[in-house]
Order: sequence, then structure tokens, then C-alpha cells
Amino acid sequence: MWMRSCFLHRLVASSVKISEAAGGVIKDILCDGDLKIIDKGGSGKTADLQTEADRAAQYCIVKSLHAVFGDKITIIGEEETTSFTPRIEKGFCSKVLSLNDKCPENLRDINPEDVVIWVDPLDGTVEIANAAKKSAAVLAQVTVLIGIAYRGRPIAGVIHQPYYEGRENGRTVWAINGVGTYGMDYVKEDNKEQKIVVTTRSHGTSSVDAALDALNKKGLADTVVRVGGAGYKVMRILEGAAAYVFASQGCKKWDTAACEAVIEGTGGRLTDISGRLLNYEKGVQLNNTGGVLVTACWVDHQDYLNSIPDALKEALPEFQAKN
Ligand SMILES: Nc1ncnc2c1ncn2[C@@H]1O[C@H](COP(=O)(O)O)[C@@H](O)[C@H]1OP(=O)(O)O
Ligand SMILES: [Mg+2]
Ligand SMILES: [Mg+2]
Ligand SMILES: [Mg+2]
Repeated sequence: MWMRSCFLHRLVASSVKISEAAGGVIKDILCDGDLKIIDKGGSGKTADLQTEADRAAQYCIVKSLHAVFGDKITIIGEEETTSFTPRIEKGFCSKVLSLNDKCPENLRDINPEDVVIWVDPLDGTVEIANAAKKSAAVLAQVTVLIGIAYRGRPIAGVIHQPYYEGRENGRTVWAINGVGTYGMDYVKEDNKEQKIVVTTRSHGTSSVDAALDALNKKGLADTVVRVGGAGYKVMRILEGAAAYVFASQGCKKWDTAACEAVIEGTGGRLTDISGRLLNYEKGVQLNNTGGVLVTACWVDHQDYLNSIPDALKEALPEFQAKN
């Protein structure tokens, strides 16, 4: 079936399987216990941690993509491929391939040279690195993110959550523009009575709090839930939260590429806190310097944008001088 499928469906079908293999790599290392944590050196005050699970999952994803699609595809990953794992995945998710006929006309024959694959092998690193006890609630915040951008915009994405309610293989949500978002067959009941807003647990700033206060006063953030990881916060939106608000810097393109495709597939939106679309071209600035605003399909993105004070937006520049 994969031979009949277009490049994009093959790429997503492969990415689903590869994300799940990377999830297996992460679980093996977390089970082993020695995370071999290093600090990549963040922006001065905040540490930017990396574990053996981040490195080995990155290796698994990059080597697997190259094994299936050759060395010429463009991959931009958060980590380097310095840790070996024998786990190379060459399979395809049959569900993705079976929906090949739904692929929109304009995405059927895309040139692989116009595609950038954004890889976050482990999102939620701080949560697992710093947790005294790796409880189910902590582990649930870990996701593997593979975002696919074409000519600078996300057209598909995969969010794999290795630890989900004790399921052996966790769960995987994937999306293709015009085809839809799949994998949330077991969605919890929406809670639209009150608007839950999810935000950072470990990268809080006064600007993050000021944005949440302003939204609360406008009735757009009744309850604030602080959890780790961009992928996990988007999962929480798919499960009923109204929005994910991060009025600060630090989040990168590999954090948002897959998230944007997945949320768009459900009718939701992702922009920076000023409403600007993010650019995912090769060579682009890696940091989402303008912050991140993600909204569910059942709330008005513009209401959230309008309610975040201009002073906070102006304090977050769209571009920074140097990455
Ligand atoms: N200051 C920062 N430095 C490094 N990574 C950050 C920073 N802020 C956010 N991130 C990345 O964005 C994700 C979402 O942020 P938060 O959990 O704070 O809402 C984090 O899990 C982390 O990804 P990663 O875990 O892949 O390094
Ligand atoms: Mg991340
Ligand atoms: Mg990461
Ligand atoms: Mg990181």
C-alpha cells in the first residue's frame, strides 16, 4: 500500500511508527534509571537540560527517517545524534496510508526538497529530569514531536505520548492538513462549563502570569493548570482545555511545528501572542520569541489575542538579533 501512497502520506505513516519507536527508546532509558543529564547552557539563568533519553530518541528518529527516505531530506532536531540505539524503524502506519485518497490535491506531489521535518525527540525534559519520583502524572507530560513543514508552514504532525494510562504503547495523535487529526478516539468529555488554560510549569515568568491574569479578568481563563511540555499541553486542549498560553520566550520551532498541525486539524489555532503565524523554513530563527498562543476550536482565538495586554506583546519581539 505504501508504494501507491504519495510522499506526504508515506512520510507521516513512517513518522507515526518512528515516534512510537522513539517512545520505546525513552521508556527503556527511563526504566534503566541513569539519565546522564547535562546542561546545554540555556539563556543564562535557566538551565537547558538534556538526558540520555533525549539523545537516543533523536538518534532513533533521524537514523530511521534517513533509512526510509534517504539522506537528502531536511531534518532540524533539538538534539544531536550522539547516543546510539539499535532501534531503527522502517515501518508505516497502515491507517495513514489508507487515507491517501483524502490527501488534498495541492499536497499530493510536493517536492521533498521543500519539506523541513522538525524533531523534538523528547518534549518535557525538565519535568522528568527534575522529578524526585517519576509518577504517572510526571511521565504523562513526555511527548515525542515530529512536525512536517512545507514552504515554511506546517502541513502535518505527530504527537506521541509514550506514557498514557498504562497503555503499553501509549497513544499517538497525527494530522495532515485537509485530512484531519486522528488518534484521539478515547477523548475525555469536554469541559466547556469553565475555561481551563494550560501553561508552563517550569518556565514561568512575570509576563506569563500577567497574561493569565488579564485573561482571567476577561473570563477567558477560569482555571490555570501548570503542566510541562508543549505537546502535552496540546493534548490537554484536545481533551477539553480552552487554551495554551505562554507569554514568554524559550519555546522553539520543534516544540510547535507538530502541535500546530495537530491543533489546526481539529479547527483550533496556534500563533504567537500577537497573532503572528510562525515560520518553519530551513534557516529560520529557532526560538518562538513572540510567545505561543494555542486555542481550541470552540473558543475565539481573537478574543484571547485581544485580551493579552499590548505591553506584554511589545516586550516580546518577533525576531531576535541572533539565534
Ligand atoms: N527557557 C527554555 N529553555 C529551553 N526549552 C524551553 C524553554 N522554555 C520552553 N522550552 C521548551 O518548550 C517546552 C514547553 O515549555 P513549558 O513546559 O515550559 O511550557 C519545554 O518542554 C521545552 O522543550 P524540551 O522539554 O523539549 O526541552
Ligand atoms: Mg520541547
Ligand atoms: Mg526536547
Ligand atoms: Mg530541551
